[in-house]
Amino acid sequence: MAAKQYLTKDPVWIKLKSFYETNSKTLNMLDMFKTDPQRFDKFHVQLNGKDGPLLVDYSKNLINDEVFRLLMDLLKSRQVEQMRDAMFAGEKINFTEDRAVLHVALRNRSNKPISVNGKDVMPDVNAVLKHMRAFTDQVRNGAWKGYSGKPITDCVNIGIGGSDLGPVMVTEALKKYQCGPTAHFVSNVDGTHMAETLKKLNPETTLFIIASKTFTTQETITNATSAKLWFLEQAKDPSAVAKHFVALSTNGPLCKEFGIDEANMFEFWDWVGGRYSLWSAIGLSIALMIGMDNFEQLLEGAHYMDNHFKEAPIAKNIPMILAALGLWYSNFYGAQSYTILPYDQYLHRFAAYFQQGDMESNGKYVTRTGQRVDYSTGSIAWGEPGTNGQHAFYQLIHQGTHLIPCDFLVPAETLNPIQNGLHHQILLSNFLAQTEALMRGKTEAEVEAELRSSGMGDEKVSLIKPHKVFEGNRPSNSIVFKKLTPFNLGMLVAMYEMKIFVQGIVWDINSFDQWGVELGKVLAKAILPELSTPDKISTHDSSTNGLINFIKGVK
Ligand SMILES: O=P(O)(O)OC[C@H]1O[C@@](O)(CO)[C@@H](O)[C@@H]1O
Repeated sequence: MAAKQYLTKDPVWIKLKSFYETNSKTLNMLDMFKTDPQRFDKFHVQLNGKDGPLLVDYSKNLINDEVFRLLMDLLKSRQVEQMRDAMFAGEKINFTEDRAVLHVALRNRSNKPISVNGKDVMPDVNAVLKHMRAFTDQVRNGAWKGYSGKPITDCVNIGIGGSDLGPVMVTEALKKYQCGPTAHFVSNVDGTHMAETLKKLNPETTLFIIASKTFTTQETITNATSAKLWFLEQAKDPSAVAKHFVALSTNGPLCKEFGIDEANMFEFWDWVGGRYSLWSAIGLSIALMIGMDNFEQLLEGAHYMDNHFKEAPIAKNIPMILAALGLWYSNFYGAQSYTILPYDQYLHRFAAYFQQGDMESNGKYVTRTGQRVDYSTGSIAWGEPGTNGQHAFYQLIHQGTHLIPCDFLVPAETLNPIQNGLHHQILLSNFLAQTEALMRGKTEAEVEAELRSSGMGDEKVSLIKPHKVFEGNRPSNSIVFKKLTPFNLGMLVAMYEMKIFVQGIVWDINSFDQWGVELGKVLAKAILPELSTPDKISTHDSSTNGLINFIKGVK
């Protein structure tokens, strides 16, 4: 691959910047819809997956044909296709850790060979899936018994970050498909998290899953140790641990050192990034709760999206289009965040999942060649399910001073058609109305007419009117899928993973390491012993010293 120019020196970037400076103030979506009735037809992509169609409508964006063409040209110019192919081929694109980035291999349902260091990884991937199936089947059908001979009713995943967020999001999203033990999650080292969870559990029927890629994460090892102490207080016999503790990790020796039976280890590999690991053994709690068949449907859906991402031309490629639109707002309009607004209560942890997925991937300020960037990278991802967000932060999105591009997602069909589907009709109407409102707004004339028709006098009208105008012209994507199934969830998660990948390539950063999380850990390890000594601490700056001494009650 030819060396890329520095991003802001890229001729296409320069053309986009010039277009923005000349035209951004005049781009108006409502006008563009009026002048081009086919706008929706032009600016949407539909896929037809195993569990129904996926529609991505990106017509309510601040784009016209020229912007869209330039954005697609930018992706080409930044060699996103070549880097995509390098990732799928197992090249070590995570160069600071000298690792491949191959979470796509975990869901490579075609089983076509994918090699790392000249070795096809698929036999190992399939061996772990086979082990996961055998184990979860045994637990779910009651063949796996606890130390007192009872079947397992609950599992507790002990992990944090990528060893927690994915399983939490997926088990919440696919709760309707539960056919195994109830999954609980302990991630925070705050003792409350473990204490409040253990209160609900019976050690005789609880399985603990220690999920940690490195098996060195302080929170996870602390929590795992506490869980083991709690368990042994009741079970007494150390041999009972083998029936109630399993480990998910790349680090077999440390799992063994902790006391996990080798037969109860589920491995994954260093080419699986933590924030991309739910497809690996880290997904064991998912497979326990919804069964291996449904877990493999999740993999199938992600694989379907991977194939779309690999094969679709850029201008019809959903992750590429979403990535390009995000760049248009972050790097030209100056938007610092975007929202993910799933109109589905089962997806209440979906946005949170992508906080790590996006911000730990692209929150970097050094390019692959070591230069400090002079452009924005990494958008702030946030959001809550609809309709709740409408009663929390939509005021700012509609009438605030920040541009916040919104991704709205909704299943066309609900899994819970209560009141004969009335709830879902109301949910859908709100989903549709919000994107229309953000785009079209409400003019001064419309507001004035409304106020006058209510009988309001001139003075009050001029007082109230400015507060009720909606400028509109605020962008959103509408993502509609048939219904929430494991396959469709897998498709949606992979869609965002690849969008994030594309943005990292355009920004020319390494989206796959996370050195930024290390300094805090090191400093915390230095402070920890200082909290237990009787003396006044003076080893830090006066703020940190002051805080430590206040907490210790030392005058
Ligand atoms: O799975 P593990 O090794 O315990 O890491 C947990 C999490 O900690 C990190 O912050 C890295 O230290 C995330 O990247 C990772 O998902």
